[in-house]
Amino acid sequence: MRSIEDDLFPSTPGKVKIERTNMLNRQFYRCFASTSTMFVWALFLIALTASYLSFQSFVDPRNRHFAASWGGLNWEKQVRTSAQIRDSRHMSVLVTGAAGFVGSHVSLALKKRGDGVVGLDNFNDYYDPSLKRARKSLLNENGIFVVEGDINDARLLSKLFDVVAFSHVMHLAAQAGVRYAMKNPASYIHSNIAGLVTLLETCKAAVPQPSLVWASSSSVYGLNEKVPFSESDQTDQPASLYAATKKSGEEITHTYNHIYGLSITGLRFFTVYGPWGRPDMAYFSFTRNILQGKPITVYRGKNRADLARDFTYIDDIVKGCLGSLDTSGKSTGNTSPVTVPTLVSILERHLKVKAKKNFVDMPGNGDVPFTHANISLARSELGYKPSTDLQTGLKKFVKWPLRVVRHKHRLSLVLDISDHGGTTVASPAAMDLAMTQNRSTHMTTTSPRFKTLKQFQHDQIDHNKNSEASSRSWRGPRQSPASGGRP
Ligand SMILES: O=C(O)[C@H]1O[C@H](OP(=O)(O)OP(=O)(O)OC[C@H]2O[C@@H](n3ccc(=O)[nH]c3=O)[C@H](O)[C@@H]2O)[C@H](O)[C@@H](O)[C@H]1O
Repeated sequence: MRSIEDDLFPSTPGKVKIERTNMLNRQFYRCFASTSTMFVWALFLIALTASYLSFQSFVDPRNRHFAASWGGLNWEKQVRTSAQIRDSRHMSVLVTGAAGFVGSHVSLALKKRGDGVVGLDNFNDYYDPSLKRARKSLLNENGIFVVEGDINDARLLSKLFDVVAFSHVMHLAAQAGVRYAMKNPASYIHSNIAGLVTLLETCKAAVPQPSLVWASSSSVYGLNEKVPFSESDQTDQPASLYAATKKSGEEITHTYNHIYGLSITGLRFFTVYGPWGRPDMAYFSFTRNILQGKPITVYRGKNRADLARDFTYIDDIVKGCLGSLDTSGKSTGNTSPVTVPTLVSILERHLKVKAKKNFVDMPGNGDVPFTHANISLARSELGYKPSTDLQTGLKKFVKWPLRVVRHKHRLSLVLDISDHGGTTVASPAAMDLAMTQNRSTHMTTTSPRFKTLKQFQHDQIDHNKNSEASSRSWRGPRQSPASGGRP
């Protein structure tokens, strides 16, 4: 008869089968034109396409391993309610891997002290999902909503950040387990690398950018012989694919901090154990087998030396996670120089218009090749902490007319700049809204009063070309006398 443990915790984790095509070993032979040869080539092309699609299945968020359901007003309400903070001193945290071992404990601890928590988990079957479902129920009972979805789903992540301006992300979703990588290497790339990058891209684009704390692993120390392991030790000799993906995660997060100023803290967990733990881990499976009178397999190292781990109890890990969230710096954005072509590409993305670029040698007119501010003195003397990165700042810039209109006119969504002969300048976002508005106010989108920034700039260029005398530069919206008059 099967026990409850058997039902809940299978002894053989991992059921995802992957199919691989070894393209490198494929032999090519000279073929002659004949119907049969063409048939063979057609088959080959189909196989090639199938291989490509199969590869995409673990890097392309659209080809998920499961069908997630999310969205809708009720769903948004649940997300918002779950993210509510007790008071302004608390944080709103997106916890990925919330139905996992560490994720569920951290979520409960955050909620208990008054933080807002929204969970995200893909409920994969690396080990029996019924344990994850049981953890989810526990979280639900404590007011935590767990969204069912994958960190590779960029649309879902972006939606979550649209609904809630998370101040922090606790990233614990991962393909865990050291030895399982021999069976299913693709799952490690899918979650620990592709999923991580998708999450970082979302955090980078979010306004405001959240601070991120994530789980790396003691396994990055790999074959390191210097003990005890410490942060400054070399970590370039991973002993498993799992370790290699966690080490890659450390390098990837470094670049997102360096380029985009995202605040990121990586924690190297050492073999975490405790209640609600993972059935694939040794302490768990040993316990089950001992209780059932079954034998256990204890591995040994070279010369029959005992293996050893610095086991860490879950409550200590939870304290470490909360402490890291509490002390994490704010994402600072523009602490690194951004190249001018990058500036242009950000503008292109926000304006949804491709720039016509002419690259020419820098003229000798006093321009300098680069600037990069060391703000440490300003930080210590003045408490200066720039918090707007270029992505965010430019996004605000291109939306500027829309914001001013909201403030001044409330009902109108378009800014009228009468300095420019009554021309209305609208950002693309404002244009969309203006078009929506037109439907109800019976105005047509062909009205000369509506122009996008791009159209306005083109007109300005033509205007300047045609009449030097009347050339005027755009001075922005009128200032109220109280704010100092026109610039
Ligand atoms: O700190 C980490 O970075 C990792 O910790 C954990 O990995 P490990 O430390 O390898 O834990 P675990 O499997 O419990 O094996 C413990 C010991 O039992 C030995 N072991 C294992 C199985 C067995 O049947 N027999 C056995 O002797 C085994 O050889 C080992 O010596 C997480 O799973 C991993 O996701 C990651 O977070």
